[in-house]
Amino acid sequence: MNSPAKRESSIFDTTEIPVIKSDQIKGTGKSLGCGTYGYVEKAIYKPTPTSEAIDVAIKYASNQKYTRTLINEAKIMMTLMEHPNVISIYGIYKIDANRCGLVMEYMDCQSLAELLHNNNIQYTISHFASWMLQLCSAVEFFHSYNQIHRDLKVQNILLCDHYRTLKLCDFGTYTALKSTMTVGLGTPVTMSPEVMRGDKKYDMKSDIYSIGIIMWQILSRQEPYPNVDSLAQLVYHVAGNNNRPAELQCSYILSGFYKRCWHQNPEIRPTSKEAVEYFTLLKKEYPHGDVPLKIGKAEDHLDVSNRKNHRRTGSDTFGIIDSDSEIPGLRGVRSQSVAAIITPSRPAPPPPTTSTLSSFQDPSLKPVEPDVRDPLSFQIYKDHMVELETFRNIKQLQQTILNSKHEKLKKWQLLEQLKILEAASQHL
Ligand SMILES: Nc1ncnc2c1ncn2[C@@H]1O[C@H](COP(=O)(O)OP(=O)(O)OP(=O)(O)O)[C@@H](O)[C@H]1O
Repeated sequence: MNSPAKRESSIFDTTEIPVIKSDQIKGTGKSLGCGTYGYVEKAIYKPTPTSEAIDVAIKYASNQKYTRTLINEAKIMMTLMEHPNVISIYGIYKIDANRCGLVMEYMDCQSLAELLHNNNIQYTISHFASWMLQLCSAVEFFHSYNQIHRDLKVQNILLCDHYRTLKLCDFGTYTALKSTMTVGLGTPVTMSPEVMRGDKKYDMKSDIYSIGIIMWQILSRQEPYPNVDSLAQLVYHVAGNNNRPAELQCSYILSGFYKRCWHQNPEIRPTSKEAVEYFTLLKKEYPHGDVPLKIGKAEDHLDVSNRKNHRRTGSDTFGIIDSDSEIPGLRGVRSQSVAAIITPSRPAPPPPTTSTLSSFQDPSLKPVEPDVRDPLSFQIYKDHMVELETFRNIKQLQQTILNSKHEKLKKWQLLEQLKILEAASQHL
């Protein structure tokens, strides 16, 4: 029988995972975080002596027995990384016969877990919609290959490109309740009740449950169970008593969906395909998730003079203010931070305006909830979206006509001035 070291080395040599040599890697000594079985560091990777050096993140197993887990993770990632919202890996960095590191693309905006607790960064409902769509498309991608992520949580959702692009990491590393708790990484709040109870193993609907909790976390920026601090309490609270995170005073379009995702009956939960459809619609309604986020006080982002400037220049890169907040029924909602359209128990950052919030609460202006199981409601929602799209196009056309009118007026003004000058010169 092969010795463990030899067995590991044969795994390294597999053609499935490229092997990266030590002279291609330069450590930076910067720690990026720790997980259950490993730790992650930033490094620099030079694929060839002539190519440009790139920033990478390397995940090392915390001890030798986890090396195989790391290699298994690498294999899963190699097969699934074709998706834009899944972390790419470059290969396995072989340190010696028994130790290795998983070399992945570096995500420069940390994880969603850090973002949620960073009060210096405000985001909008558009960002929420964009992140959720990206997350659900990655999950749908796994599910289409009959793969389950099993460990969807804000710590495994990484961001880059000024917080606009979201990618999933950490695959196939099924974190048993016990091991999660042993290393003190907190309670597994996104784990579904049926898995907690041990009724059944993770299945696709368990991933959907996690999506529901993650939705709630992004909307509220709070801990789902602030008074629960042990695994036993969590199981009792969630699996035993069927409790869920606190009610948020947000649009029922959102609350209806996350409640369905975390429903105790997995049959009621939507599929990942439905989740993608839902967030595609939501993103259409809140289309400014591509606005880059900046670190800074909320007031900087919501500065009204900047907003005027933004409208004038038409720039797309201004803070968190979206440019077309005048659409009836949604007036101003796009320019609200997510925290401003819900009422969490923790004080939220001040909303840019208050009248906009009340207009959203007007029941006559609320769009119907897109319940994808109900074809009629779904159709009404789709029609509503089409109308909004038409409205937006008309608004854009109106703006183009106005611009052209202003241009003509400017020319006319110039002509007038020329005439005056001409007249003056004739009198000389
Ligand atoms: N590619 C990456 N780029 C930047 N930071 C990363 C990258 N991968 C991981 N990290 C950081 O390292 C932390 C630890 O990652 P890791 O995958 O080891 O553990 P985890 O997902 O937090 O926990 P567990 O493995 O227990 O599920 C992450 O939370 C993240 O902050």
